[in-house]
Amino acid sequence: MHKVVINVIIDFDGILSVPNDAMPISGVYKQPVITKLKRREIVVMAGIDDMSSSGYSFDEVQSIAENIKSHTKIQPKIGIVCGSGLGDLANHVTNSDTICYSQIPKFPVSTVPGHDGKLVFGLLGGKPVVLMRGRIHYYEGHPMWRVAVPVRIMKALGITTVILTNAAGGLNPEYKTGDIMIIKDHIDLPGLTGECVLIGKNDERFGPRFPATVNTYDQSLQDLAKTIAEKLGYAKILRQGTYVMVGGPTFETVAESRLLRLFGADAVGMSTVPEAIVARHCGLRVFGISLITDMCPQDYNVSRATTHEEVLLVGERRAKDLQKLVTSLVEQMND
Ligand SMILES: O=P(O)(O)O[C@H]1O[C@H](CO)[C@@H](O)[C@H]1O
Ligand SMILES: Nc1nc2[nH]cnc2c(=O)[nH]1
Repeated sequence: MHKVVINVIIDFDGILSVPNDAMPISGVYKQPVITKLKRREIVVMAGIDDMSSSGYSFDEVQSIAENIKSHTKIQPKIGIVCGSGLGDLANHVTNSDTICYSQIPKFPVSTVPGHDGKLVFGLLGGKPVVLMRGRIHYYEGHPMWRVAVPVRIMKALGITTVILTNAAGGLNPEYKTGDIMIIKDHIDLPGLTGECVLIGKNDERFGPRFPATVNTYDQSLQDLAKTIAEKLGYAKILRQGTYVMVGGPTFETVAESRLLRLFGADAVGMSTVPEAIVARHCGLRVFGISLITDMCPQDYNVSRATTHEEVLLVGERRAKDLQKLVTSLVEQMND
């Protein structure tokens, strides 16, 4: 129970009402009990839902990580989140231990086809890694903090770098389906409209109240990935651009695609940004990559409907190329 003082309005008939702005920004009153009336102030005792930006306390995150550690001897240094249709990366992990999300108490579970819901520990490019074969999306009905809590859990497991992969729609007219885009920056559209993943009480043990997000995507990893991709012969399909996150689950209308392009985005998707923000917040190095699985319609005459099946299919087709790129990146990056 918390003691909260709020202002009330008392009208001429002596009827009390609580102005809308009396709600505390950090929580929602549960069954407030009026204990004392003092002129135009009212003291209520109320339980406040803890809406810390984690949703999970620092200790809970540590205990989930401890539980996971009891299933494997691998101590990962790099975490990899597999985007839609990109889970096959996990097949290239050797000496692997697999744990289903549903086996881990309190670990959020993914419901989207192409997102298996498994943590895979093992060696990739000779380095100890943990792969999230399947991620949690906002449009599945989860609050932002739950979408990104696996990143905090991976940090508690000991990782220092996170690689975020996703399937995305191309907005830049020069892009083509099947292109690979190194993420150089992002636009947090939900964040700009009040749904930032870090909204709520901040626990400094996770990171600072006001984190900077310039240079979210590590420049030296971007350069290394570019060099590797060129050596692998991907120059023609390689892009470097800005990813915009939308809430989904609808794919964009023509007008929305045009708007997002006007904002300066090269590709659009429904993930990655909350994970990247939480990763930077807790001091992880971040690398992001988008597979362009479809081109967003920007012309009414040529507009065609994107489907999730098509997204998965392109993921399957490019799986080998992405796997080679990510494996070499992991192999060659310094810890
Ligand atoms: O971002 P990932 O998880 O790769 O998935 C992308 O693909 C799905 C749409 O087909 C959406 O979830 C979108 O965000
Ligand atoms: N929002 C959005 N997400 C995607 N994920 C894969 N393709 C797309 C797309 O065209 N739009």
